[in-house]
Amino acid sequence: MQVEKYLNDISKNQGTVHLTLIDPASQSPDEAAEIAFAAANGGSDAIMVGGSIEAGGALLDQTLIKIREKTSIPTILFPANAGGVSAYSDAIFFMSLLNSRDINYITTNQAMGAPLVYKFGIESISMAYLIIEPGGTVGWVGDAKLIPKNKPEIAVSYSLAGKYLGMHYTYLEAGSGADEPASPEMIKAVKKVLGDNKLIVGGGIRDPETARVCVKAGADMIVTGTVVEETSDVAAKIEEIVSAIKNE
Ligand SMILES: CC(C)=CCC/C(C)=C/CC/C(C)=C/CC/C(C)=C/COP(=O)(O)OP(=O)(O)O
Ligand SMILES: O=P(O)(O)OC[C@@H](O)CO
Ligand SMILES: [Mg+2]
Repeated sequence: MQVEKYLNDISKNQGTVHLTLIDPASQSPDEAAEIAFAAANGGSDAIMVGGSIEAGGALLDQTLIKIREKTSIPTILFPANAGGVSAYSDAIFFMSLLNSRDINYITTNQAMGAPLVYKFGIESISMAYLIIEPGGTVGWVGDAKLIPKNKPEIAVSYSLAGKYLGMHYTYLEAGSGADEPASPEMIKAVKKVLGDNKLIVGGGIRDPETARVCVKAGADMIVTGTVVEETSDVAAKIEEIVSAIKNE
């Protein structure tokens, strides 16, 4: 399956894409598969798999294997480093943390991971990954020079740089578990310059209203992670969020 085309088609036909993020370190592979199954039933379009800490090796492989046994929606790797590349995924967000101070997160992990992506034949989806305040664990691990939440023009500059470098997707990340996602002003300003390039927004989205505000401002895709880990009825929670963002 061409995952990028699949996502772009959903964006075009349904207005918005919903992505569920599963951290392999947060539960067993069987539990991850249960969550993915429920998320797909709730209307989520794809499962992102990754985490900033201990999210590689056998645990990552097993998590993907189990998820794929239980669901038919695509899996997309969301790697914290080259160790986050697995053969058992449909695609990978091949991202560069453009506002990192550390070259490892701008090009080195990409160079170390690229031969594995090639060898495994995973589809690569190019992405400019931008971390804004507060940034959370991923901001710390990625040594990001956090984009101030009230400075949309800085996010716009980085987004344009990513677009001109040829990246198809741009991800505005506030950090997992953030108190709030990127502001509507920032999302609007970034989407305006991105044009047809896809804008993903994540970090701190845990209710339908917050998701809807991001979409109204211009987000093409919404990521939710923590809320899925914290809910007992995953399908109902995802359905609530999905119905707030599709065909808005
Ligand atoms: C393309 C390749 C091979 C690597 C890219 C390497 C880059 C650019 C990493 C960016 C910095 C980083 C640490 C990203 C992690 C992304 C991620 C998986 C975040 C979500 O993790 P959660 O598990 O939700 O958050 P916590 O870790 O806070 O729990
Ligand atoms: O865990 P949450 O806050 O949903 O964030 C998801 C994602 O943006 C983290 O990379
Ligand atoms: Mg985590």
